[in-house]
Amino acid sequence: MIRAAIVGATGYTGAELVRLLTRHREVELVGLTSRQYADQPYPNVYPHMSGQVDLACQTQDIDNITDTADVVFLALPHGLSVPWVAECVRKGKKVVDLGADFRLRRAAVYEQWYHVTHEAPELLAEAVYGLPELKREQIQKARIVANPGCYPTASLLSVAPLCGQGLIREDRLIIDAKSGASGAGRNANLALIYGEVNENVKAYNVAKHRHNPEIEQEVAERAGLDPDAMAITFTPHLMPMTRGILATVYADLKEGVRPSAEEVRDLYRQFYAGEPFIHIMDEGVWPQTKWSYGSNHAFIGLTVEARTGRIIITTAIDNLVKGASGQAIQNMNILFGLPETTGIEAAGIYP
Ligand SMILES: NC(=O)C1=CN([C@@H]2O[C@H](COP(=O)(O)OP(=O)(O)OC[C@H]3O[C@@H](n4cnc5c(N)ncnc54)[C@H](OP(=O)(O)O)[C@@H]3O)[C@@H](O)[C@H]2O)C=CC1
Ligand SMILES: CC(=O)N[C@@H](CCC(=O)OP(=O)(O)O)C(=O)O
Repeated sequence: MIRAAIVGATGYTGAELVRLLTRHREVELVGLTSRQYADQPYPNVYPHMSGQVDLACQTQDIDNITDTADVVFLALPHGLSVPWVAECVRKGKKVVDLGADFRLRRAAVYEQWYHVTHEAPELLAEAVYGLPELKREQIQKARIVANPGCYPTASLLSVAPLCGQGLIREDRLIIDAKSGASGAGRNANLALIYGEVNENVKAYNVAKHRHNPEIEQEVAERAGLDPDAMAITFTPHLMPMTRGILATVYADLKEGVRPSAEEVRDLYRQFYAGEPFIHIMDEGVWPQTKWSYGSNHAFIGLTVEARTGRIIITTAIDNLVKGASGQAIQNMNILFGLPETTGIEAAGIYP
C-alpha cells in the first residue's frame, strides 16, 4: 500500500483528494492536515465522508507527516509549499504540489506574477510539470511533481497536438475560459457569495491572470519558441456553477496552411491515441462541462473555420478533478508504477 498524506485536506481540492483516495485500492490515507479543524474527525468537517474515512485532522507537522507518508499531496494556497517540498526531497518522499509554486521554471517569472519571493529556486529545475498526457516519461522519474493549474490543463490539452506542427501561430493563441466557483477554493470571499455568483457571468483578472505565463511556458516549450516572445491572450470568466471549466481556444493558421477539419481531428486522435481520459468529439459535437462533472475525463471538440483561417478548440474538464485532484492522483499512479487510471477511471455524474 502507498501511504498518502494530504496537506490542506479541508479545502476543496483536499476534500476531492480524500474522496478519490478513499476508494483507491493501492492507497492508505495516513495524514490529513488542517489548522482550523485540527483534532476534529474528518467527517465532522465533511459529513458526506461519514463512514468513508476515520482519520482526524492534524496540525501541519512537517516532520511527522513526511516521516509517515510515502507520498505527500500539497493542497495549500500558493507561497506555502517550499518547506514541504524541501523536506520531502530531503527524506526521499514523493511530493505532488497542487499549488503553483513549482510550475513556473523561472523564479523571476513566478515572482513577477505571484508577487512573492521564491524561497527555493534551486528546486525548480527538478520539478516536473505534471500534465501526464504530455510529460509521462519525465513524471515517472520525478521527485517533485508540479500539478498544473485548472485553466492551463484545459488550455494545454486543447492545443498540444497542434504545437510545433507548422500549422498555427502558437505565440498568438486566444483563450476564452469559463470556470465554476469552486475554482477559487473554500474560503470567505465577497466575490464568491451567492448573490454575486448566482445568475451572473463576468470576466476577471483580464490581461493579468497568473495562469497566462504558465500556459505560455508550456506552449513555448512544445512549439520550440522563446517563452519571452509569447503573446497569448487568456481571459477567464466566473460562471454560476459549482464545478467545471470550458476553455475555448482560437488558433490562427499560418499563411498558406489550410487543413480540413477532418485532417486536424485525425491529428488529435493520433496524438491522444490510447489516452484513457481524453475524448475527441466528432465534427459538430461540442463538449459540455456536465460531461466531466466529478470525473478525470476531458472532452475536446474542434473545427476549422476556413473563412477566417482559424482552428477553434473547446475543452471541458472538472476543475477539481482533471484540473486538480484527479490529475494529482494520475501523477501519483505514474510515480508509483501503477496503471494510470487506478482509482480515477469512473465516468462523472450526469445530469
Ligand atoms: N480549486 C481548484 O479548482 C483548484 C485549485 N488549485 C490549487 O490548489 C491549491 C488548493 O486549492 P483549494 O483546495 O481550492 O483551496 P482552499 O482554499 O479550498 O483550501 C486551502 C487549504 O489549505 C489550508 N490553508 C489555508 N491557508 C493556509 C495557510 N496560510 N497555511 C496553511 N494552510 C492553509 C486550508 O485549511 P486550514 O485553513 O484549516 O489550514 C485548506 O485545507 C491552491 O494552490 C489552488 O490554487 C489548483 C487547481 C484547481
Ligand atoms: C474561479 C476561480 O477563481 N478560479 C481560480 C483558479 C485558480 C486555480 O485553481 O489555479 P492555481 O492552482 O494556479 O491557483 C482563479 O482564477 O484564480
